[in-house]
Amino acid sequence: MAARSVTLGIDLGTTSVKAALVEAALGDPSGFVVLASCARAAQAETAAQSAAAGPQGQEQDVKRIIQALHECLAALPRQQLRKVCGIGVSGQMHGVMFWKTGQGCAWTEGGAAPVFEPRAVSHLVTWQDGRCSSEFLASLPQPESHLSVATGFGCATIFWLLKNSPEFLKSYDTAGTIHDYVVAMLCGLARPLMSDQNAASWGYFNTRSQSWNLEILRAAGFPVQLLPDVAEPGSVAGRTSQAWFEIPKGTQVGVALGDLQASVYSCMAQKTDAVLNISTSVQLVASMPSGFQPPETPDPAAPVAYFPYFDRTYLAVAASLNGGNVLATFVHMLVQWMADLGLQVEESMVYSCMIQAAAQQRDTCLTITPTVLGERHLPDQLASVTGISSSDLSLGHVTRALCRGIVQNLHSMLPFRQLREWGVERVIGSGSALSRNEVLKQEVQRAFPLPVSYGQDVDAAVGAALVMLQRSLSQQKS
Ligand SMILES: Nc1ncnc2c1ncn2[C@@H]1O[C@H](COP(=O)(O)OP(=O)(O)OP(=O)(O)O)[C@@H](O)[C@H]1O
Ligand SMILES: O=C(CO)[C@@H](O)[C@H](O)[C@H](O)[C@H](O)CO
Repeated sequence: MAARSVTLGIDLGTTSVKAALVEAALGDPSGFVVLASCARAAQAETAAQSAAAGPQGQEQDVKRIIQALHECLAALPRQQLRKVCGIGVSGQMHGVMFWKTGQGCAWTEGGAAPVFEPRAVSHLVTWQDGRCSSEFLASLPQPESHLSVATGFGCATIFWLLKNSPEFLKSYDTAGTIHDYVVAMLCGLARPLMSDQNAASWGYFNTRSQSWNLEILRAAGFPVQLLPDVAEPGSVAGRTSQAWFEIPKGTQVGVALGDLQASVYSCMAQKTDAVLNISTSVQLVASMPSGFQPPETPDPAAPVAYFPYFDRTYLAVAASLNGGNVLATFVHMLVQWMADLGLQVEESMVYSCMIQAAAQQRDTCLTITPTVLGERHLPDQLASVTGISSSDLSLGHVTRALCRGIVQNLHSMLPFRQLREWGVERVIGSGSALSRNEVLKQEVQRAFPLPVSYGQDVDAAVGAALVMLQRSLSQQKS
């Protein structure tokens, strides 16, 4: 085997940042091994920069995300970091942040290792942001794309800022996802590059022509100069402009990927596999045959969307906004109620008690529709609880009903028998909200008419590392 075939994958998720070091292993059936990995909760939620966003605004502090990233890097073995020949980055799709060209960060020695610190940057407005009402979205021009535009999508957020906070927009001249920002800072790029995976997640991007809907956007007064240039996923965005921890200056960095595509890449071994990822949100994904083209016009009422994957292929995706975040909301609510009652309790303790209680409670008549965030195809349909009887009110009943509700809601978006019709033979479960929750696993097993197996829980980071590993191996061969 050729030397230096270690790659680093980074996933900038909604709840946590993850990093994984991956090496080629010809002896292993998967062809690779994960040498080390690390995850850190970002705890980056912060108040919206524009008061007009109201309580629907969902923003994250970029400084805290980068701090969590650096904590992950610091926890990885230094001698392995020295061998890294490629860096792959993925992250939460749809979101947008802004920065000033040339002033997005400053490199410092950061104690033991060189690190970059965000400088003239905005918050990240995330995919969970709800400031764009149905009326506001209906006032926007019709995109020339097969994907419709929902609240939390980069272009919708920019339109909203243009209307409600034009002064704010004037402070910046560059925009990207959080993962495009990290790639741009690592490589010292004056303008960020964006893969079609992330461009499609912003809306107003045509995946057939691989171009932004520039004419439509310009006609609506949209600041098109903020849109990044688009590059193929799997291509190289640049090389590190500085040594970063032990990773040498000049290391190749891939164009940032969507976390959805990166986690699918880490575990979809066969075309006949479907992937069920439950982390902050939920995605059920199947691959479409090569040559498949999605319909030309968007259907905002369709619960299944087609997202670009690699080599101009598509994934069929039922993307529910309500996954682990619903459990997290329930946990926050309990912790807050306890505090109001004068009791202090750790969230991790609540998770383990409620999962244990629901594991004992094998069934319930309580029915929870868990759509606290609505869904993109049904934004105004929020959560509800029915079948409440005085015998079904224990923590076990409620947690069982919540976990069942998350799975049933997904089933209502993409009936699981449809997977069979697409030729799917097994489902790979991934994501840490699933791997850490035995009851959710039971509900998945109960609902799917197909065998379900489980991957690792740093999936998107591993997927991002693998894309770069495969690139490095094919470069070594040629
Ligand atoms: N102690 C715990 N036990 C079980 N589940 C937990 C615990 N803590 C958090 N979770 C679940 O894990 C979810 C977060 O998953 P994860 O860390 O994969 O998020 P993420 O990677 O940032 O998500 P995404 O990739 O969607 O952005 C939470 O929403 C919650 O449901
Ligand atoms: O969950 C996410 C971020 O943590 C999203 O990026 C999803 O992957 C995405 O919203 C969905 O899968 C596709 O729309």
